[in-house]
Amino acid sequence: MSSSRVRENRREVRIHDSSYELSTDLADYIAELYESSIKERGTFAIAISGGSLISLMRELLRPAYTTTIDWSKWCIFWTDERVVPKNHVDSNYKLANDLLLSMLPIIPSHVHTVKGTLSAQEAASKYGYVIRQLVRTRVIKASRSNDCPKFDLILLDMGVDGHVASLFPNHPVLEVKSEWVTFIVDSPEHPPERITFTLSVINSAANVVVVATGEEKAQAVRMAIDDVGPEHPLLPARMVQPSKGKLVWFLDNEAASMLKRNS
Ligand SMILES: O=C(O)[C@H](O)[C@@H](O)[C@H](O)[C@H](O)COP(=O)(O)O
Repeated sequence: MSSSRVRENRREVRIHDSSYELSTDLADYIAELYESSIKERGTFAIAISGGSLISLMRELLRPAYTTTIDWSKWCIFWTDERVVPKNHVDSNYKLANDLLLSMLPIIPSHVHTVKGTLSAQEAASKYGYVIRQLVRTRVIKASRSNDCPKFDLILLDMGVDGHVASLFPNHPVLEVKSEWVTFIVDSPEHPPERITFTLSVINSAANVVVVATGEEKAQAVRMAIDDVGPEHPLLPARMVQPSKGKLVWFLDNEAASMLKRNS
């Protein structure tokens, strides 16, 4: 197995030779963060996204994890969701449930789904309310520096255009600071109506992971990590900068191919 790691302050970039290596390292890292959260406060509040991240997380289905992790301690959230019913082919919940969650003994009431049968605005407001209640009851930690939730781990899957969650480049949604969860009705990617965590919530997390694989993402990875490309000042992946937490990028060689340290 070969991989390289570069650490700077609270940011780390892990580059792997294959998606298999990436997914095993990702599963180990998630398990490590789970253990430290359990030790610290007895619960693990994790927010996941859609995309190929879910397939990469399937390494967690190996007995090394299924038998050692206490899944009843996991509380699952979505960083973003398409405004569709839970059984719809576009649902991020359905993707995660079909490929991962349904195979793990997670307590159903700990799986906090978005109400995709409401309007986008109502679904965002309702999800924000659910999160607010869980911060109050300490299922999710509260940030000390602002009143935001402090998720133990937020997992993001970066798109080719550099979007994360449903925060798209140069979209006004990037400016929303007053809400924890907001909505859009004009997503450049199908489907148009989505709810999403705001950057305030993402950047308040204790740990954030961004996953990107494939050559087609190399340019956005370069802009986000090497901080180049003034033509895209509002690149969401570059705006992921946890204020107190730790950020780890999980890349394969192809996605990392344009990084300065690789050239
Ligand atoms: O809500 C969405 O439209 C998707 O979930 C999307 O955000 C996805 O995560 C990225 O586009 C990366 O997708 P891939 O990992 O499949 O490239």
